[in-house]
Amino acid sequence: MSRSLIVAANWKMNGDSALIDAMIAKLSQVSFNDNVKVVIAPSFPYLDKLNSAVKAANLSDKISVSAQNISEQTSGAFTGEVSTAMLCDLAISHTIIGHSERRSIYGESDTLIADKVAVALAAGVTPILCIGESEAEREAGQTEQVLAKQLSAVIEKTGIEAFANIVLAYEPVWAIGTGKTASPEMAQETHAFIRKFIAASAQDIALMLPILYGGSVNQKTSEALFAQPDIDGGLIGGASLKADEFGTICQNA
Ligand SMILES: O=C(CO)COP(=O)(O)O
Repeated sequence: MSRSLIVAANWKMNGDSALIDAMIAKLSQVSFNDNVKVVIAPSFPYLDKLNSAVKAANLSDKISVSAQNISEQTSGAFTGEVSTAMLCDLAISHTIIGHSERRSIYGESDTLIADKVAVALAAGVTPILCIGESEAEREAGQTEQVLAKQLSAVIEKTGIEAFANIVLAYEPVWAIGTGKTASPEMAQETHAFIRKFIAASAQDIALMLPILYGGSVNQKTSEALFAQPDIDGGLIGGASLKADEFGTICQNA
């Protein structure tokens, strides 16, 4: 069995009802390759609307809807937080966890992120776990060390078997929103390291693990990146806010 290609949209704190309508209209016209799956992550208030629009357009077999974050708590007095039970109640299948913006702006630690992954898995929600190094860390030759540390925190909490139900996204922090995409070769090298790291504990799981690349992916760069053997699709920010461009990326995947 080969791995599917996942084209995921992270709208971050952008997008509105009009973007949902435009995106569904566009993706209804795309003829997807059989092995391509699309995931769209809008902000919390739009999850249900997007999920209903996907269903109404008969796109549920192609498009899944994802949250961008979840609480590590299951319920209770945590003002402003959203639980996995709430995602399940709305039939939301995925959640991004550990995006570098959550790590750097909101101070989310490796431990907190590992707790979130565990809570998502326990609820049957698929985590899209983001990992990535900063520019300074890459320049200091610490990329592999940083990624290993981020992965190890999750493995310690959930066990390696959990990676059978996780989607990984490698997002070098220096490439996010900067227009500086990693070259396909550089991204491939890092993805191969990540797969090897997981394979050291679980060969079969590593072979089936989807590893997405994120960081300034657009309609010009996506094809060469997705053609790399260890790159199983992308997690796309800015270019996923334009229905036409995102549609082209999905079409060419
Ligand atoms: O952070 C990202 C996706 O999660 C990438 O964002 P950009 O595609 O805007 O660089």
